[in-house]
Amino acid sequence: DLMADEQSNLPKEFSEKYLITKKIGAGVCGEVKLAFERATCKKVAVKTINKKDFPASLGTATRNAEREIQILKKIDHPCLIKTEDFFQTDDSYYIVLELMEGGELFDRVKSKNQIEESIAKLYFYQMLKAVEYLHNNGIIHRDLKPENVLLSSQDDICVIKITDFNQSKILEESALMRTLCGTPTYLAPEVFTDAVTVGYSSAVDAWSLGVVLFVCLAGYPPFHPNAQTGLSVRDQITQGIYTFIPSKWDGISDDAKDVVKRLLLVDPNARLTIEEALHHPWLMDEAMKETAECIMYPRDSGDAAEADAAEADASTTKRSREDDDDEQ
Ligand SMILES: C/C(=N\O)c1ccc(O)cc1O
Repeated sequence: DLMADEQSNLPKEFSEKYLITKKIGAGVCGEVKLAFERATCKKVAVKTINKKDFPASLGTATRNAEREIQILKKIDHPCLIKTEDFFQTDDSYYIVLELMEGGELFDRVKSKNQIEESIAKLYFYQMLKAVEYLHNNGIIHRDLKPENVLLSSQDDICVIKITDFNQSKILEESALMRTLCGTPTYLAPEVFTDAVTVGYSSAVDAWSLGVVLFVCLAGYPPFHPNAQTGLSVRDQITQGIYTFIPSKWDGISDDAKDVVKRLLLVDPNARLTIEEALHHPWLMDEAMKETAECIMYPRDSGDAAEADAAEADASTTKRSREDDDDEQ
């Protein structure tokens, strides 16, 4: 029986806590299954990472995965996937993550062909807030793509969450960084120009979000193998060559196009930062931001009632103070 042997080769302490059922996604370094927490019947997603799938030596795999777990434990934002639990055996890691009933943004764009501009803006705003949080915590995602953006429900208006931090890079204090802080009197020139020093910056995430926004709005990627230009995808990217196909972009606002143009700039210093993108006219949309804040930070009925009572009380106090003032 499929379910039985599914359950059999899991770590015992995992099986005692969770019941694994069907496969719901497959990532580059493992697969995602739906599971139930036995004690609460709560649905969760379990990402299995097979240690042997890493061609590199086990050492790097362990370091990457341990680093991913360390990263996942540190973050807390409504648009970033939370890790609920973690187990490992000799050959696999089992990461228990919150379940996102809407699946991957990648599949949503595929099924809808193009996402309506106001919905794309709502999703993009949430991605910007999530990546702003990562950057403020010294984390660069480095692998933002529609497969790594999950939707909380089948509805258009829903919370999105970014996942897959295994390429994330925490700006660790490195020996090289310490060296560069000291006086370079005796430092060889290559230490400054060496590739490691040049490294990337958080601007790589802004570029990727530009590509994700382009795909959501237009339903096709800006850089792809195509005959016309005769350029490789790599050359299209390094030269920043892409096309707004009229039939796909005619119904889309100039503001939306402008955000894409300013994110897909080859020069990282000219490119919009996440902060600047959040202040672009296209995102200066109070109605969208209100909706986003509401779904990102839902106030359940209890809180809402409490908050309303507090507000009512405050306004009563204020009114009585005004009455007193009037009497004086
Ligand atoms: C990784 C993940 N949640 O954390 C997930 C991945 C794919 C899918 O369809 C649903 C999901 O919840």
